[in-house]
Amino acid sequence: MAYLKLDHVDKTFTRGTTTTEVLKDINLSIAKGEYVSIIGHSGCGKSTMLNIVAGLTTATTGGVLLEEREVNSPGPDRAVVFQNHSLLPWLTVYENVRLGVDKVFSKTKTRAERDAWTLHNLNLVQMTHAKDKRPNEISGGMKQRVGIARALAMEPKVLLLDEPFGALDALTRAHLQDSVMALHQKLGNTILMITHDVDEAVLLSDRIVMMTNGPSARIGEVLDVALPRPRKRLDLATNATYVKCRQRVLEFLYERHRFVEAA
Ligand SMILES: Nc1ncnc2c1ncn2[C@@H]1O[C@H](COP(=O)(O)OP(=O)(O)OP(=O)(O)O)[C@@H](O)[C@H]1O
Repeated sequence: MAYLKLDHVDKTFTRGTTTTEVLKDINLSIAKGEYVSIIGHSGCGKSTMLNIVAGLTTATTGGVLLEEREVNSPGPDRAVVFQNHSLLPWLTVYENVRLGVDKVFSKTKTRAERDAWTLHNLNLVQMTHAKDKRPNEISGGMKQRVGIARALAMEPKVLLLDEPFGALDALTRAHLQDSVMALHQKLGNTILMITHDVDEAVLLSDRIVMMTNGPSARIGEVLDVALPRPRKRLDLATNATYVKCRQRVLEFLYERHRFVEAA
């Protein structure tokens, strides 16, 4: 049974007299605990797809089912981490996470439990040491860690990651990818992630959803990444399955569905 299901999703945007069909007949079933990445060229509709799952945009036709129930508005069962952190600058790291915790657990956890839960989630992303700092006092990678802690602290059924490592330098990105892999291993979250990075997609995912170019983008191909976990990036560089998966995605993106810049 699908835990999360996109069922015949179409999305059309209308601006004035212009109508653009962005997504066409998207069908995707994701199992509980699965890590699925969406990859495709710029503008094909990846964020639109994620936003539909998040309930930030509604599908024109079709819909999203979570545990067989339709979801079409935002909810704490689907937490989003964006490329550029969305922390509140006037709150400390602790307060940013606590805000989410209070929103979700004000009725079910005591004050002391919410405090402990906030600290637990900061500890999961190794950010306890900076709990009293404000976002402008910490690095980009640390801000993303706090964003991830805030999302995890809401105990979402699905974690939605919209290019969470996109704005980071290569070393910070690698470090954070390793952290997210470790968290996924430990917590068993169901994750849907957008990425532009082929290596990132192969390293992290159980399956890679490859999108055709828009308008009317579709799912072109879904690739199973049959690599055992835990995965170590250094060992994978020469792993035959890794190399084959990487090749397959590159072929899809750069040969079969090459990006053509709009005139
Ligand atoms: N609110 C909107 N109104 C009109 N058109 C929109 C709206 N949001 C997105 N679009 C259009 O939908 C298409 C897909 O956009 P989207 O941001 O989902 O693509 P993407 O694959 O995430 O791109 P990127 O990789 O560059 O982030 C684009 O052509 C964009 O201009």
